[in-house]
Amino acid sequence: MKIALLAGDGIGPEILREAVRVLDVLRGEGLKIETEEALVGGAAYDAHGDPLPEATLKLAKQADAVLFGAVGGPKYDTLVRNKRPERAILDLRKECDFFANLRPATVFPELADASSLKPEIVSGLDIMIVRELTGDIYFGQPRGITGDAPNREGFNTMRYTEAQITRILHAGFKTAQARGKRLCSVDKMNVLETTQLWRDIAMEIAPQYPDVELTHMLVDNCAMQLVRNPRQFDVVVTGNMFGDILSDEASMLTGSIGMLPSASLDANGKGLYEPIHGSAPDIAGKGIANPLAQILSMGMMFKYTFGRTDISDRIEKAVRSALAAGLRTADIASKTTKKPSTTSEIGTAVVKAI
Ligand SMILES: NC(=O)c1ccc[n+]([C@@H]2O[C@H](COP(=O)([O-])OP(=O)(O)OC[C@H]3O[C@@H](n4cnc5c(N)ncnc54)[C@H](O)[C@@H]3O)[C@@H](O)[C@H]2O)c1
Ligand SMILES: CC(C)[C@H](C(=O)O)[C@@H](O)C(=O)O
Ligand SMILES: [Mg+2]
Repeated sequence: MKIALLAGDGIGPEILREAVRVLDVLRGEGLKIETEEALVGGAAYDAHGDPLPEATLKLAKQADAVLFGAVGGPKYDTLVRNKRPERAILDLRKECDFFANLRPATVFPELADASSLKPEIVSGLDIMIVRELTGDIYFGQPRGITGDAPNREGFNTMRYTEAQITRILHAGFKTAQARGKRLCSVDKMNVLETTQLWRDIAMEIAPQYPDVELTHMLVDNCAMQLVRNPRQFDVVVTGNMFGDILSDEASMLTGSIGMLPSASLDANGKGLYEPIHGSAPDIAGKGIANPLAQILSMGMMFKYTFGRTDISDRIEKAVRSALAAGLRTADIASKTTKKPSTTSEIGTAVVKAI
């Protein structure tokens, strides 16, 4: 198992360190895992003037899986787009064809006391957001800013090919088949042609999955339903932009954005694994970030790339026992939390439990 470790910026290195401590336990048991680190994002820009240097991309392509922290930060906000740290993650997804993004929003019973949770709405929640990652307004041409003040114009283009829509919808149907057999396809077909095509293709594919119940929902309604009654969903499949926004929203149903892991998969099981949150500049360097989304992302790596559900189950159980023991970073603190745990205290608890 060859894993590329790309820590990135802000809290990225702080949380990835804790995941690697868990990995070291598995190594100590004899599991053959090779890791190699490389710079990415702002850290790579500072060192090489490029957020995704050739060597980093090469490593990502050669590895079986990429474990990714987070990139970005205010220091880089004035850079032009192709120098910005975020370009690294977008290019990695595109270059490696990591098109299928799985973002599970699960409420662990051990976290039921977190002050941010409303148990009557979220207890037992288990939904999977399947987000497309290689198309949409993120990549469509033309794009840019033209003209001179005060008449400048900014423009982006929402585009999806039939092939891109078809493959992510198949991923959505297959994910639903393996779970609760309900798929909700989220679009904005009342306004946008791109998503009219999306809905048409969803209806055309549906007969291939007679065991899956397909429904459609407009994205604005979906945003509202996620807050009102999220347990109505099993699998949600949607495009790049809507999936980005809905998954941050869904993360708060699980207690915190620091709880939500993700897998970004190609057609052959290779993948990039990262928490859905960013570099959290407001808490970076303080040692207080929640490392659980990162650790759980590593769990997803063992399941989806290496087929080792035994290890992903162990990682999840270890996370849950750390929570059961009452360990809480500030973002998931409960009323009875006297002093929130640090990033490394949580890591230590997971290491002990595993
Ligand atoms: N995949 C990525 O690398 C990725 C994802 C999202 C945003 N970003 C980038 O990150 C930078 C900051 O973006 P933002 O502030 O909008 O979003 P963010 O996700 O970094 O932070 C949003 C809020 O959530 C909190 N938070 C995030 N992760 C946390 C964790 N593990 N534990 C506790 N609290 C956590 C932060 O402290 C902040 O208050 C930007 O440059 C953005 O482009 C990168
Ligand atoms: C950093 C940014 C490019 C990225 C995205 O928009 O996809 C992030 O928000 C995410 O959710 O992974
Ligand atoms: Mg996002």
